[in-house]
Amino acid sequence: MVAALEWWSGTECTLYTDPKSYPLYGNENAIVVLNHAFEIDFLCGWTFCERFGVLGSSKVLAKKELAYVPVIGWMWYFLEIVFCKRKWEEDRTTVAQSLQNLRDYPENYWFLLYCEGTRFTPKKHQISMQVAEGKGLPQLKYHLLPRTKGFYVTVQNLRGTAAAVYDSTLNFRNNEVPTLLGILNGKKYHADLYVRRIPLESVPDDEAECAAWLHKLYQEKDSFQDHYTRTGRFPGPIMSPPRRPWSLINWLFWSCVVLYPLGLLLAQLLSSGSVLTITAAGVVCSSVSMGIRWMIGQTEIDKGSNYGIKTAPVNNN
Ligand SMILES: CC/C=C\C/C=C\C/C=C\C/C=C\C/C=C\C/C=C\CCC(=O)SCCNC(=O)CCNC(=O)[C@H](O)C(C)(C)COP(=O)(O)OP(=O)(O)OC[C@H]1O[C@@H](n2cnc3c(N)ncnc32)[C@H](O)[C@@H]1OP(=O)(O)O
Ligand SMILES: CCCCCCCCCCCCCCCC(=O)OC[C@@H](O)COP(=O)(O)O
Repeated sequence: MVAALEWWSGTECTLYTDPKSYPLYGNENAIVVLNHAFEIDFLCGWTFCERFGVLGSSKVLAKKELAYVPVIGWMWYFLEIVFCKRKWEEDRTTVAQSLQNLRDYPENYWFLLYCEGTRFTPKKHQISMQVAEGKGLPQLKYHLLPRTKGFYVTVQNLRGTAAAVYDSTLNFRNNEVPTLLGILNGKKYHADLYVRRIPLESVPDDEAECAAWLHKLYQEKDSFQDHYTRTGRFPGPIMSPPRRPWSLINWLFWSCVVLYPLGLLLAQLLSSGSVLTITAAGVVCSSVSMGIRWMIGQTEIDKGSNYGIKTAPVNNN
C-alpha cells in the first residue's frame, strides 16, 4: 500500500519539522498524536514510517473492528497492534496490558494515537463541540474534542521507554480530498505533515493535568491548521525525507511470486473448457474483488461508525 501511494500514485509527502529533532526520528521510541480527518491519513503515516525505517514496528491504538479485516487485521494482530473497543470500562485493563507488552519491544517503534477517536465529520464535530462547551473548553474548528483517557494510559505505560510525543498535524494542499480509491486509480495528492517533537518528561504525570495538557495540544494543532488554511503551509522549515525504493522492490518481488502462478492457474482453468470450473473460478474472482472493495470501504468516512454521535453524554464538571 505504501508502494501504491509513493510509486503508483506519486503522491508527494512533505514534512515540516525542526531540523534539531529530525535526526532523532526513527532512532527512538515515540508516541505519535495525529489528527483524523482524511481517509488516507494512516497511509501517509505509514509512508513516513517507511522513510524513517520504522514501518515494521509502527503500532497504533486501533478500534477492535479492524482486527477482523482480512489479511491486514490478522497481520496487525501478530504485529502486537493495540486494539480497543472504545468502551473505557472494557479497555482500561486490556489496553494497559497490551502497552506493557510493548515495553520490551526489540526495535524502535512509533505508537500512533488518534485521540479524536473517530474521523472528523461535521455532525461529530458539532456534537463534540457541545461536549467541549459543557466542559468549559475552547471551541476547536478543525478537530474533534480529543479523548484523553487513551493518551493518559499510553503515557503512563510507555513512560521510560518512549522518549517523546510527536505532535503531528496533517493536511492536503488545494483542499484535496484524498481517498484510497483515488490512490488505486493513480491520482496524485500532496500531503503536508507538521511534526513537533515534545520530550515525554514535559507531559504531566497527574491524570487531570495530562488531560488538560492534551486539550491544550489540540488547541495548538487547531491554530496550525488555521495557519495552513490561511497561508497554504505549516510554520517552520521543510525537512522532507525522500521516498526510498524498498516498498517498490518489495511489491515487485511479491507480485512476481504471487501473480505469476495465479495467472498460470487462471489460464489453465479457462482452457480446461469445463463450464463448472470456469463458473467456479468466476465466483472466486468476484468474491475476492468484492472482498477488496469491502476492505477499501473500511477507509471511507461516509461508511464510518456512529462513535461520537450516539453516545455523547455532556459532562458539566
Ligand atoms: C516524523 C513523522 C511523524 C509521524 C508520522 C505519523 C504517523 C505514523 C505513525 C504510526 C503509524 C502506525 C499505524 C497506522 C496504521 C493504521 C492505523 C489505522 C487505523 C486505526 C485508527 C483507529 O482505529 S482510531 C479509533 C480507535 N482509537 C481511539 O479511539 C484512540 C482515542 N480514544 C481514546 O483514547 C479513548 O479514551 C478510549 C478508546 C481509550 C476509550 O474510549 P471511550 O469512548 O470509552 O472514551 P472515553 O472514556 O475517553 O470517553 C468519554 C469521555 O469523552 C467525552 N465525550 C463524550 N462524547 C464525546 C464526544 N462526542 N466528543 C468528545 N468527547 C466526548 C466524555 O465527556 C468523557 O469525558 P471524560 O472527561 O470523562 O474523559
Ligand atoms: C492493491 C490492492 C489494495 C487493496 C486495498 C485494501 C485496503 C484495505 C485497507 C484496510 C485498512 C483499514 C485502515 C482504516 C483506518 C481507519 O481510518 O480506520 C478508521 C478508524 O480510525 C475510525 O473509524 P470511524 O469511527 O469509523 O471513523
